Amino acid sequence: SPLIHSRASNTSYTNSNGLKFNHFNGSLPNITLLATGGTIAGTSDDKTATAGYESGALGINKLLSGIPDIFNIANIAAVQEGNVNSGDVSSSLLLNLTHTLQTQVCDDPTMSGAVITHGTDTLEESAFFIDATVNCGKPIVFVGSMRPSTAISADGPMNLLQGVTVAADEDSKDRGALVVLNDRIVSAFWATKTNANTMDTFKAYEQGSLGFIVSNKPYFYYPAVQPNAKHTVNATDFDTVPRVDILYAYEDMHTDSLTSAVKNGAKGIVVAGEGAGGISTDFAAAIVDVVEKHNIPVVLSHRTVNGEVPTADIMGDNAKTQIASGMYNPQQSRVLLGLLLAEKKDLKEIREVFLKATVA
Ligand SMILES: NC(=O)C[C@H](N)C(=O)O
Repeated sequence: SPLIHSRASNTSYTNSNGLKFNHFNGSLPNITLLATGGTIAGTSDDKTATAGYESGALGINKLLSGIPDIFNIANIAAVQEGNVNSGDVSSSLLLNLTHTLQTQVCDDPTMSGAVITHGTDTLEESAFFIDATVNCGKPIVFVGSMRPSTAISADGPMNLLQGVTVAADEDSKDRGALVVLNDRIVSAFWATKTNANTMDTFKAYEQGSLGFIVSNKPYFYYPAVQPNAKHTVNATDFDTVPRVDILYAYEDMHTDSLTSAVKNGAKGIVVAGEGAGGISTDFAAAIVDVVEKHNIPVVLSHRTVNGEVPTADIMGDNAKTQIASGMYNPQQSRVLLGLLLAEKKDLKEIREVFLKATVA
């Protein structure tokens, strides 16, 4: 039967956690929709603008009102958690989201899953964080858009409809957090934004997408599986994430970026190294100095999109001071190192977690 007809119920319902469903139909799955902002909530006076618009301008209920069909898929409790450009999403917001997802979705047998709307610039960091901290098997789906809500052919409404559909689908369980944009379903563990402007931006180049969506029907290529390298975190044990800075490597790189990061309170460092973790001789010496003085972990990652930093490349003296990121890119390494420091893992334990993503 065609989806485009509105038979959504007008009965509202508030559950025991205070989640309000405006169109409640007892035969549909229950989904919580946590809105954080981004371009999906962006607006512009110019319908052709795909740049220079205002991010995080529209409330989630306004966005939903343009997609009434969504209420035929699931009962939706929409909560405005924030309305920011994704560069302003912080680890404290993510810890709040973790707590909300755990108590209001995981621990409530009447809830099927969750959708999080998010700006795409840092979406992969938040999705990676939540993938590590929320692991009850219920689908947690991140959606965003590349065009603001006012643009001709805005992609947000379809992405949101598809995200809710994926979150409500039994087949989406036990796959970790998911990213749904541009008709594709990608594992949050591997997803990265590969294009600053176009809609076909979220990719897991080496691992591929998990599935796709046609006429609002999700299809998964394989049964549910989790990444071999995945480390799960119990975030109830801490309420802040220590500061971890990313330093980008390049020819002529200066060592004072490292000393100043540590001086200003970084408790861990990720270096976006050249190739398989390359850095200058001076910078390597500066790392030895900083680690000896401050005993903080330094993870060497790669500024290339794909591949790994092998432990074999940082043997000898460097192995005492640097941890190979393996396949984790700098932004994934930062999130993971922050969570490991929050868990109070020591250097040896941190190394072991990164080793799970390392081939050689
Ligand atoms: N497409 C987007 O959502 C970009 C926006 N600047 C954001 O990340 O919030």
